Amino acid sequence: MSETVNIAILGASGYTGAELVRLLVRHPRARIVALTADRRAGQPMEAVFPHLGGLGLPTMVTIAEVDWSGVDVCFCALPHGTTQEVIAGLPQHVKVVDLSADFRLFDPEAYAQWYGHAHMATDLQKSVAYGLTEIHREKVKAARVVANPGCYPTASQLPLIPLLEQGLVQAEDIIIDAKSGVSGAGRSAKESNLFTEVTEGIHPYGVASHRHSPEIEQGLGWATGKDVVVNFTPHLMPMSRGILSSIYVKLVGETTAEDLHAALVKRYAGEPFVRVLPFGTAPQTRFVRGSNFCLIGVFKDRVPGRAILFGAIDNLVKGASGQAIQNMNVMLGFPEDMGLEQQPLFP
Ligand SMILES: NC(=O)C1=CN([C@@H]2O[C@H](COP(=O)(O)OP(=O)(O)OC[C@H]3O[C@@H](n4cnc5c(N)ncnc54)[C@H](OP(=O)(O)O)[C@@H]3O)[C@@H](O)[C@H]2O)C=CC1
Ligand SMILES: CC(=O)N[C@@H](CCC(=O)OP(=O)(O)O)C(=O)O
Repeated sequence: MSETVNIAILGASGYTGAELVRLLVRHPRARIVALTADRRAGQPMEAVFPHLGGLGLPTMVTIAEVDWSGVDVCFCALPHGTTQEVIAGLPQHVKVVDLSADFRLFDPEAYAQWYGHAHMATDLQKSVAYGLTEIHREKVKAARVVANPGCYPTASQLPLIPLLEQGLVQAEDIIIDAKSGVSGAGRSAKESNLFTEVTEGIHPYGVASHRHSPEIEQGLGWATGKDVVVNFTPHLMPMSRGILSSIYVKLVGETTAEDLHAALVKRYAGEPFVRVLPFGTAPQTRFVRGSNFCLIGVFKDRVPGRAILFGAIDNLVKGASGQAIQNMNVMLGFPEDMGLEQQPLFP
């Protein structure tokens, strides 16, 4: 791979597209050569996002107008359901990180069941890697197409997978109570995301039916080698960014909450983006804002035999664009934290 890689971002006028631009303009090996939009095609980036002005970015075009001959890496930040055919049609020399959910479920029947239409690129699906980087790094390294995980699945799987792999927590009866900022829903206008609908309150949604349940269960199933069922409930919070996943687990045998903490500290030692806080310390979404970090907290429960885990991420960074760049770095053999060194924007 040459010194600099040429990047196309599909869906650049959306929240995750803008976040990709914000991060990639500081990446020493990346050059943005193409940006696409749908309704906003033909507009310069700064007309949509004034904070991204003066960077010499290409004008946004439609996907059909992109000249792929000069593109090395494509970040696909399109709504799910629009992506499988686009990616299946790209030339083979283009490596792809897909931020949508289109390639995250590896069973096409499960995909059809949860997304309401048949999978449109089942052959390609077989060679895709699931890009939860810390867990699937070797597969990401070898892949041409990476399915970047969903935001809730990232915040939920990172605390759980090492513990399930080691048989320290029970695979049954896992309760995931997660909260998200409103940017998780994207930038397109929806009545449910109006200021008046989301401010000064919190509400659950997708109760017992959210499509991130099968994605989380798939990842936990890979970790345990058996079917896992989770009780996952997302909530919408009156904040722009951030996800906090509160996870209630049952311990196996004589395992203690302190054992869980020790196992997580050991598993994530040396990982640039996962930090396990001191035992009994709770992460907050404010502590990860704008950064690619996942902060994990472990607490002993008052109820014997139980423990409480927390995972906090910025949904637009570790939950989307930051992890996507982390995956690109792994795919291309760049240092994994290249372009992602930003510390959180606290307070
Ligand atoms: N927001 C988040 O926190 C996360 C999002 N994701 C996933 O990433 C993807 C992008 O999300 P997000 O940035 O929030 O979405 P947005 O709604 O903010 O942006 C969507 C982008 O796709 C373009 N677009 C919409 N429809 C089409 C179409 N039919 N053909 C081509 N382009 C189209 C839009 O263009 P225009 O503006 O011109 O309409 C815009 O650039 C989604 O699949 C989402 O599920 C994943 C993890 C977290
Ligand atoms: C707050 C909010 O609405 N969040 C989105 C999830 C964002 C994300 O990661 O979703 P994808 O799987 O669509 O890529 C939701 O619950 O649908």
